[in-house]
Amino acid sequence: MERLIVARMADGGPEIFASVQGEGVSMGVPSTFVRLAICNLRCRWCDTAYTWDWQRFDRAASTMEITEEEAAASVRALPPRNVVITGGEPLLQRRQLVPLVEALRAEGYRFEVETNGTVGPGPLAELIDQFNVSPKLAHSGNEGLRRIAPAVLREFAASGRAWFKFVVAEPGDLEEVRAVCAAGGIPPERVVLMPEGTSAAVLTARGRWLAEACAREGYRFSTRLHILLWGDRRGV
Ligand SMILES: Nc1nc2[nH]cc(C(=O)O)c2c(=O)[nH]1
Ligand code: SF4
Ligand SMILES: [Mg+2]
Repeated sequence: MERLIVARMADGGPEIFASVQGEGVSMGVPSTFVRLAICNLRCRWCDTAYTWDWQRFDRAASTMEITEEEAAASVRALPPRNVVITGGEPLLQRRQLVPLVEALRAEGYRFEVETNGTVGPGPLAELIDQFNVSPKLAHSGNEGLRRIAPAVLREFAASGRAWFKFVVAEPGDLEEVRAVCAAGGIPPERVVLMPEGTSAAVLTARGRWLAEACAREGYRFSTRLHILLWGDRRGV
């Protein structure tokens, strides 16, 4: 029986919740989110640092281990049939995720994975319908860490199952987006640009010039719908 390290909610239960997909090409799709713990990067604006930052958060209070059966039961208890596995960096637990994904796929569930693009899909390559790959730009911090892995990006790009979602903070970031796309073999029609921000005011201000840049350059635009609707809260 595989065990998964997941984020823990204030009520003591795992962070598995129903909402609508708030980011990327399936924005608005009713989805059940499964938030795994642990990340290999350290983005300075990370909005889920409680899944990995044990300087700032108590590990025992912020995370928990559950079995694949417990995770499956939590997903089945909620209405959506689209499941978004996120984190942290969920592909650090790609091997442990296989039985959960296989069991639910056999029951008709569809799967998306949110990933930072530094870890390949491995045994999940054919089991996940959609990878939302979000390579991290220089403004994420991550000094000394490998935030861009060109071979991994190329593997995702070649899979035909990946979309590439860049978090953009200022107009100058677009130059870097182009460079990462060139390194990873990513075509513009698979790129989604999303403003960085955890408030409606920041998302609106940055979204305005970013959407105009998308219209010019042939990228898709995404806002962060769950932040606009509910603010920077957990479990939404
Ligand atoms: N509604 C909603 N949509 C999301 N899309 C990606 C999320 C994430 O945290 O990875 C997320 C999230 O936390 N909530
Ligand atoms: S890759 Fe994602 S989870 Fe990891 S630190 Fe960056 S924003 Fe946070
Ligand atoms: Mg989030």
